[in-house]
Amino acid sequence: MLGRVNHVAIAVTDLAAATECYSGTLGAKVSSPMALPEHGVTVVFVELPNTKIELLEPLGETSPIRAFLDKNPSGGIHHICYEVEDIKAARAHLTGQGARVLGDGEPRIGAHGKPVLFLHPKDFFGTLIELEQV
Ligand SMILES: CC[C@@H](C(=O)O)C(=O)SCCNC(=O)CCNC(=O)[C@H](O)C(C)(C)COP(=O)(O)OP(=O)(O)OC[C@H]1O[C@@H](n2cnc3c(N)ncnc32)[C@H](O)[C@@H]1OP(=O)(O)O
Ligand SMILES: [Co+2]
Repeated sequence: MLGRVNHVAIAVTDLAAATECYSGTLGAKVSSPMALPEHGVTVVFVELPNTKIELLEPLGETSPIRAFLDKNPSGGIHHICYEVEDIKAARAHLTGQGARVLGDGEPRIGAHGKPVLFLHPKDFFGTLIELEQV
């Protein structure tokens, strides 16, 4: 069911500083910031030869990454995003196995303009999983 790793996301408290670190210190290509109020984050993507790194900063009072950063004030790896061909088929398979889909369970449009779903970290060894239909 799983395809490529689309991105690994890192939650940060200061997106400008993280962007400077990835572009300046690490010499990577970093996209311009994109505010996604419907997801409660501002995001940039670090383009790597084999995948992407998503740097996330909280946006708004109800950001889903706020509690994570309260617990990890230096930032940290927040989720891993796997590609799937058919997100509703993936959801049916996973819920049939007892996995919990977060939110209202319906795919939402993510940062790449494609449908995404999140799976509860407690069902996957303490790792929050995002699925993106490609
Ligand atoms: C840019 C758009 C999009 C894209 O296209 O790429 C994105 O990536 S948006 C990214 C941000 N969006 C989300 O994360 C949406 C899904 N997340 C959630 O619904 C919530 O964050 C959550 C995972 C349900 C956690 O909610 P929260 O209110 O923080 O609950 P708790 O703090 O009580 O956490 C419960 C439990 O889970 C542990 N936890 C929380 N987050 C993570 C994490 N990222 N990785 C691993 N574990 C996590 C948390 O520590 C709690 O554990 P216990 O303390 O043991 O109870
Ligand atoms: Co993501």
